[in-house]
Amino acid sequence: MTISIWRYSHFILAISSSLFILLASITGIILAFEPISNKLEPYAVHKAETLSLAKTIQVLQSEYSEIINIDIDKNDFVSASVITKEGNNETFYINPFTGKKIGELIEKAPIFKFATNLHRSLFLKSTGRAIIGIVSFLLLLMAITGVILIGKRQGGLSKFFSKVVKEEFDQYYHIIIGRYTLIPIVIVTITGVYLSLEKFSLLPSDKISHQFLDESFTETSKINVADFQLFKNTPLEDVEHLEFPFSDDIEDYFTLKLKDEEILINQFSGVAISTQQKPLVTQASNLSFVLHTGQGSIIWSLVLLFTSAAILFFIYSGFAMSIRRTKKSTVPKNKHKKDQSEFIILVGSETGNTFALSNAFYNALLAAGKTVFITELNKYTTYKKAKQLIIFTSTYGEGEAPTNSKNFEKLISNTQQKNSLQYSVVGFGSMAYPDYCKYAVVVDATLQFHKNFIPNTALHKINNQSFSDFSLWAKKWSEHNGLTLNLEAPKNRINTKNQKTFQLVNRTNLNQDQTFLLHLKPSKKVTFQSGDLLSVHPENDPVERLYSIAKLDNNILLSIKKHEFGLCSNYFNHLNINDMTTATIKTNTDFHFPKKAKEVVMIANGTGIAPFLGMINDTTKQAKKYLFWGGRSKESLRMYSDLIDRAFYSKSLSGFFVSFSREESQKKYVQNLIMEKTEIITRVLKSGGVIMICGSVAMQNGVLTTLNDITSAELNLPLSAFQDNNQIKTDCY
Ligand SMILES: Cc1cc2nc3c(=O)[nH]c(=O)nc-3n(C[C@H](O)[C@H](O)[C@H](O)COP(=O)(O)O)c2cc1C
Repeated sequence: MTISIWRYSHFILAISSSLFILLASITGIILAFEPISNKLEPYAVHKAETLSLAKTIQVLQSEYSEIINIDIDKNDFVSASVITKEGNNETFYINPFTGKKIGELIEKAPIFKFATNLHRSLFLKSTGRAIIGIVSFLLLLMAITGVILIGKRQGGLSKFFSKVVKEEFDQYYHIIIGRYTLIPIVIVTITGVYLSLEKFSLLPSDKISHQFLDESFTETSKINVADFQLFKNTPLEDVEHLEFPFSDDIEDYFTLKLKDEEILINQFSGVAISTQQKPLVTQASNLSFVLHTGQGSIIWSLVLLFTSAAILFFIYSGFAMSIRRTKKSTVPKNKHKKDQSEFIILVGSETGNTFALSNAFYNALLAAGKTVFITELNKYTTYKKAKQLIIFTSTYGEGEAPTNSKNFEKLISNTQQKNSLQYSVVGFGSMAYPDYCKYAVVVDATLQFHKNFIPNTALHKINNQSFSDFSLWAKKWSEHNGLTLNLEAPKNRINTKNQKTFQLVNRTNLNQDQTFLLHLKPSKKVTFQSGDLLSVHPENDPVERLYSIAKLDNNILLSIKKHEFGLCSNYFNHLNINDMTTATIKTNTDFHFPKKAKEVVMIANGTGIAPFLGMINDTTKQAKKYLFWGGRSKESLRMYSDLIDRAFYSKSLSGFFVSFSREESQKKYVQNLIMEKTEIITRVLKSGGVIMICGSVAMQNGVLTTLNDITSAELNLPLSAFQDNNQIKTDCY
């Protein structure tokens, strides 16, 4: 079954019930405060639960002229309905040790009455109750389809709790909070359905029918109630309700309701005349009520409160994701028919991002006067005049095909093209996943094995929808095919909402590697940490550039390499002291300095050192820190030496290891350096420490391979064991 069926079901369920779920969760939040405020009232008497029922009856007898009944509620508050010595009928909370009144019964506050009615029946009586029951059931189905979707996303249910790669805020927290609240949601929905069924008498009867013999009422001498053995043996914690006989007639009896049984008691002898277990239905009703309302437990009420708030968040984030996906997931209206086009573009996309670059390529081909047709991979068919097939596809799950491409392999083998086609495959993926662009690899291999397809350009992989990478590929492709393409960057709207202004307070000149440091001072107070990202749109270019930042003396420190045609690096390079610039700080929790680790190894090459310059100079972080850095030459290091020295002087850095790739005398890469310090790596990983890597993707790959060699040889474990344990953090580009 494809993921889209589950996503579609999840979405339809949400659409059909969201308004009611919205009401139910808002009122749920309000109602969660009722048991909390009740529980905080001072009517629960310390150690009363072990006191015997007989003792309480005895003190009540001496305080009042008659007892009508005694109740103990879910908060363990004991109340009694009595005739006072003045002859008044009163009900109030009592101290079960003294029988004295300790407070008036709590009246349900009007806000809780209102919220309860709205929550239970939307003020629509039975119709409302039925709707709420059904909505509860739909929410349960949503939880189930949600679990399946997370399973598909993570590459299997066994990976349900494994690390989620953070792509977008609402998508990430929809999953993270969804995992935490799954069990409470299942409980709340099942109990909600149960309570609704109960109200519609759709459950088996829960009436207790007592049977007793007439002989049970043979008159004997009257024992004082407080001396009944049964009451002496019953602690208050087991009691829910005791009803005294209506009259002195022997046929009238005590009715004692305990947690799990109901007993009728002869009022003369104190002997049980009938004992019946409470039916399972009643016990389930009680449990459902307690679990659904949180009565009697502050902790569970807080869980329900959090769950209701989480459901509100799911409504928001779910719709935000769907709207975004629908907006992105479109191919342009084709100008040419499929059978008239020379170029066929096939797009595979799960979350819609790949369409933007595919469409840009389509437009560029059109503008170059070519006949081109664009569609999704699952719509692959015959093309009469086609010469070239260009496939852009992302990868989803664990190296799997996106939903709109699942049938492609079958279609390829079942569709007979009249002509041979040249093909090029571009994979869109993320290096954060182990199976980087795997589906594109599969598609490329499938076409290679098919005699009707001839490779045009080699498979190309694009990380994180990088436009610059894509333009490079497009340039190569067009040169190879004798075309001149003018590729326009997709017009992402720049989100200016969180933009802040910064003043350049210090900078270095370009060094021989064309690298420089910038110190930016925020004009207003902003909270950020080393490892967060600075998002910049130079000259309002729609394509965002991200820089990993260091926090140093409350300023932002950036290490930037100037590229000849780099819009952003050139923009920054032209900034002078006191110039202002705007940018957005993006929290990057995945690359924050670990809070709990005792030892942390930081590995970087080139400008990847930036976040670590902040971390090694943060003296509030107590962990032992080791920095490994790979640069070109000794001259490359000079720019950073002051900050490294400063970290050593403040004893915030325990080791610094450096390698140079272009120094004749000591040519080596950072991976070689790590190999020389195996003992630090193994000790840190063994003791639960963390390794952080920042810099180029090529360096990251080399370092990960070396680390894997070390862990396999020294610790008998693959590196993935430590990756799964969140001991390896990467931020590479
Ligand atoms: C749940 C999930 C699983 C992913 N799995 C992979 C993967 O195995 N390999 C990979 O290279 N990228 C993976 N990605 C990254 C996407 O392929 C990447 O973000 C791509 O740009 C998404 O394009 P799309 O929106 O067109 O589907 C995954 C993304 C998500 C959300």
